[in-house]
Amino acid sequence: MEKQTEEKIVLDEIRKILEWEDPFHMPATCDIPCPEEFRSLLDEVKRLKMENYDLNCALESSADSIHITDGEGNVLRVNAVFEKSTGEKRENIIGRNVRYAEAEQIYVPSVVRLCINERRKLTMIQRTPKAGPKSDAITTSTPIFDDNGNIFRVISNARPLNYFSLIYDYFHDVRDNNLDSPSGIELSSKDPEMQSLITTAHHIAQVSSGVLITGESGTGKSLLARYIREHSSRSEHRFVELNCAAIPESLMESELFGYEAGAFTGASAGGKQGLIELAHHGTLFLDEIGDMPLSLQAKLLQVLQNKRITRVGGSKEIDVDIRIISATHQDLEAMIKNDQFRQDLYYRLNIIPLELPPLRQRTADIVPLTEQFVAQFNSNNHKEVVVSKAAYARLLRYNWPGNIRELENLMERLVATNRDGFIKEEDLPENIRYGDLSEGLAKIRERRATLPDIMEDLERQIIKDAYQKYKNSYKVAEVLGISQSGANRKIMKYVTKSNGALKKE
Ligand SMILES: Nc1ncnc2c1ncn2[C@@H]1O[C@H](COP(=O)(O)OP(=O)(O)OP(=O)(O)O)[C@@H](O)[C@H]1O
Repeated sequence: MEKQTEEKIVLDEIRKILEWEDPFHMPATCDIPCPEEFRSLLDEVKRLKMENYDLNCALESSADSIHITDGEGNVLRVNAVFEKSTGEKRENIIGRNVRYAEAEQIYVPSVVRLCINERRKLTMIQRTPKAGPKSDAITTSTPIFDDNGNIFRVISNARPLNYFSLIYDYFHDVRDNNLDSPSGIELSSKDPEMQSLITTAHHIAQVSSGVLITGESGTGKSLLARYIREHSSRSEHRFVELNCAAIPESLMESELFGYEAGAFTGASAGGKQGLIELAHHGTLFLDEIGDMPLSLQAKLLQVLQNKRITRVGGSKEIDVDIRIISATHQDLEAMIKNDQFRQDLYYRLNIIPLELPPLRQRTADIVPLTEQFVAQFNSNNHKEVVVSKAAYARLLRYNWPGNIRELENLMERLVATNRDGFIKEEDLPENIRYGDLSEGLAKIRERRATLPDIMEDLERQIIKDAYQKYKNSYKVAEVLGISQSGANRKIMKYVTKSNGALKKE
C-alpha cells in the first residue's frame, strides 16, 4: 500500500478514536491494514483516551469540588460538585479569571489568587456569598510548577464546612459552638473579658506578627497558642513547641538552631535540623520565654530581624519564615529592669500582647468548664457522675491558684474515684471546702469578701462537717469545744436552713 494512503487510514482511525464517545466499545485496531509502527501508535492513542476517560470519571465523581486554573488564575476545568455547590454552570466560569469569580461573589477570597501570590499550597475557608453560607468550604489550592519554576497550574479542591460538622456530630453526639476550629481546639467562654480575648485571637491569627501570651500557670496559654495557629494561614504547616524552662541551657542552642555534622562531641554524624528550621512556614511556640538565657535571646532577635539562621558549627545561612508565639507567667518588664530579659527582643515578641485572666476572675467559666471536664472524664471512665449544687458553690468560691489545670486534674480524680455517681461537697479537698488563709486574704484584698463573711463561711463549713460526721449537737459541741446550746444554735443556723428541719436527736 502506498505510504500516503496508509497515513490517511491511520489519521482517520485516530480521529475516530478521539471522537468515540463510548470508551468500552472503541474500534478495534487489529484489522486495520497498516504497518506495525502505526498500529502501536493507534494503541497508544487508545490508551490515552482511556486514561483521560478514567481521569474524567475521577474528577466528576469526586465528593470534593474541583477547580483547575492556569498559572494566571484562568479557569480551565471544574467538576460537577463545583457546579452544584456554587450554583454556577461550568460554561459560565471556564475561561474566566478567578478575579471575576471574586467580583461576582462566587467565591471569596479566591484561594487560587492567594496561592499564586504566595507561590505555595494554601488551605483556607472560602466563602460563597452568592450561593449562601451553606456552601462555604475549606479549600486547598496547590500550585504546580514547570521546569522554570513558573506556576503552570493551580489545582484546588474544596469541601463544604457542613461535611465536617457531620463528622463532628457523629463522634460527639451533640454540636457545640466551637465547630469553626478545624482540628477541634475548643475555646469558649462565658466571661466577657475572655470572650473578647478569643475574638482578638481569632482576628490576629491571620497576620504573622509575634504574639506574647501572658497569664498565670495553667490558664491555658499553650491552648491559646495552638488555637491561634489553627486559625491562621500557617495551619497547614508545623506547630513546633519549645518549653524554655524544661531544657538545659547547654542544649537549648542546638535544639533551636540545629547543628552541622561534628559540631560538638556527641553531635550526630549527619547533623540535625533545629526547631526553628522545622517550623519553616509554620509557627514556633516558645513557652516560658522568660527562662531563655540572655545569650540565646540575642540570637533569637537576630533570627527575627534577618529571617535567617546558621546551624551550630555551620556557616551556611538558611532562610526561615516563622511566626513566633511566646508565653510566660513571669513579669518580663520587671525582668527587663533587672537586666534579665532583652528589651529589644521583648518589643519584637510582644507586637500583639494577649493576657489570659486567671480562673478566679472568670467565675462565669467555672461551672461550664467543670461540666466539660466531668463529661470528658465520665466518658473516659464509662461513668455518669454529676456534681452537686453545694459542691458547685464551693468550687465557685475557691481561689484556684492552679487555674484550669487544677480544676481539670481535680475533676479527673473525683470522677475516677467516685462510687455513688454524685460529687458532693465533702468529696472536695479541704483547701477547696474551707479555702486557706491566703485565699481569704486575697478575697479581702480584692474586696470580694469582708472578714466577717470569711469567718462565717469557715464557721459554716466546720459546723456542717462536724454535724454530718457526728449527727448530734452534743458530740459536735464536745469535739469543737463549745457549749451544747451554742452548737445547737449554729446547727440550726447553718444546717437546718439548707437541709430543712433538723432530724430529732
Ligand atoms: N478554655 C479551656 N477549655 C478547656 N480546657 C482548657 C482551657 N484552657 C486550658 N485548658 C486546659 O487546662 C490545662 C492547662 O492549659 P495550658 O497548658 O494551655 O496552660 P498554660 O497556661 O500553658 O500552663 P503553663 O503556664 O503551666 O504552661 C490543659 O490541660 C488545657 O487543655
